[in-house]
Amino acid sequence: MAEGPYEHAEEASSLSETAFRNAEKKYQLHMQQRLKKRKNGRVRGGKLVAQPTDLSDVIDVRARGSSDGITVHTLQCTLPPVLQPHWSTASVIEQHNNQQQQQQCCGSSSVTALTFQSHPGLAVFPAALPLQLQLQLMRGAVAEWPEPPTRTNHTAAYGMQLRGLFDAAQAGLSLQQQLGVQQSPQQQRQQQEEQHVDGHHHQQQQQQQQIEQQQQQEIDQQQQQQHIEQQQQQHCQHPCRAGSTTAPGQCAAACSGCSSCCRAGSPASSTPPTAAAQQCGRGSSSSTVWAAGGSGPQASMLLRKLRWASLGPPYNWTLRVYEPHEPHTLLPSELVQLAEHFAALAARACSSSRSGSSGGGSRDSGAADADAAASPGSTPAAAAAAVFRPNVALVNYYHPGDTLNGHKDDVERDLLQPIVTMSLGCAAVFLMGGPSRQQQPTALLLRSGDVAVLGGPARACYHGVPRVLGSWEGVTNDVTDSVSSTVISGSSASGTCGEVQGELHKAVEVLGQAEYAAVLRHMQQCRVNISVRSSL
Ligand SMILES: O=C(O)CCC(=O)C(=O)O
Ligand SMILES: [Fe+2]
Repeated sequence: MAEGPYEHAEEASSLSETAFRNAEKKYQLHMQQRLKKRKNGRVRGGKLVAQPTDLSDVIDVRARGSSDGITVHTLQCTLPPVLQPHWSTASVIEQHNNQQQQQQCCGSSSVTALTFQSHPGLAVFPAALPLQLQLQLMRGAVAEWPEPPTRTNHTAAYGMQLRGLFDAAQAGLSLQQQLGVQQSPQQQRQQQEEQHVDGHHHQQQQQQQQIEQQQQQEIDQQQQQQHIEQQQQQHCQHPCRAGSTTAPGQCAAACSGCSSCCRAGSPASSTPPTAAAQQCGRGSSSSTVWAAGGSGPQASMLLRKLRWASLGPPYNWTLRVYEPHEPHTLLPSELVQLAEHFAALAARACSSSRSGSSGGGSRDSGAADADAAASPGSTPAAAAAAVFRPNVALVNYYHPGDTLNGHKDDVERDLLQPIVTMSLGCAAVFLMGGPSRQQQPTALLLRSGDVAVLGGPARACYHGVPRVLGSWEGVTNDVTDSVSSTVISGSSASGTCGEVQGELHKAVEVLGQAEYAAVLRHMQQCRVNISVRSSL
């Protein structure tokens, strides 16, 4: 049963026929085997096909005005540095954001927030993360942060040995041999429990997996070829930025002459591509665990099986505690800034909802964020007491068809402090319920770049992800939709999201880093949710 930052095991009976469970079933991916009739009249199982899902009740937070218990707020705010345009394509991005999100102007901006009468304390910020920031966070989440000493679901089996996993996957490498850490019986138990937890709250669709495996093999081959070509063309893509995400555009400059760079002193052209990939253990000078044709598991498979990473003091799923004395890196500063910023805005949106400026929407003209990013939806006294100091984050990795079962996050010490979650990559149906599973949840469609804050009463409510949507499932998605035409095929922008495609194309071009292209390709089949919290 789901544990972890998630609420302790609930009785199995409560899982059966509750409003929450019924909603989960409604949105989960159901596969059915098409039956084939042979000439001899016998019926044989054929292809697995996805059953259509009725998503008509799912609220598209990007297409919603104030109505029926939903209030749309326009909040004036000062942008933290991480949200300010900082590359040479800033004007392109800014233009897009102004049109799409009415955001970003010289460090001050207006942001849209949605609050919900039936879910006090919940605030959703549609399209709140500019595209370049999404790219930066995606790269952090898939390629940088899961590196040792960060604890992930692979740590129990591989200890600190899985360095450079993302690069190794791009290069089509495998582990040289079946690496394993010597585990004490207690560690073995912990690993089993973690797998059990994964298996429960974050389930992969078996059938969907088979389909994806075929797709993945094709993608792997394509990526391997591209990686080799890129290695030949480029100077190092991995300057010394272990533990923190380099701002897009700064990478190449930081790299020249950098002595701790993984390929420093070895001009790309003189390094055989596969050997170069092997050297590229992020943050490591001696990553030699990968090999072309190694006898251990393929890196692409291990990357696909990456389910969670615990940033900041790592989380112990068995003991249900954060372990500040275990090895870890600090929570990346961009996550701290973003979480504080959106928690403060959520507190304002929720308090203006409470004070009754709902109905036709509300406009908050306060120019600065509240310094005390108190838990939205909480009382003023509680708000004053609760200064939000985020120090941990859980990164969840999903693939289309995966689910995160309904749960409450109740492990953190101070539940007055909100959780700020950011969605990247594939779209998902997010269910927001009430304090009991009996309460009818609201289904929200979250896309890449959307931010949700669970504070106040919502902090103690059930929520979950019954469905992650594949890019083929008809939900438009700025980032991942653009990938195929701009990054993979290199064609020019066209069609309904041509503007965004053009922007993304430009962004990737200016970044000049093939690494982003690889990250974007990966995110076509992946959803990442970063939930930032305070464990203090
Ligand atoms: O993936 C999401 O949107 C929610 C994640 C979540 O609830 C959690 O990590 O506790
Ligand atoms: Fe959660």
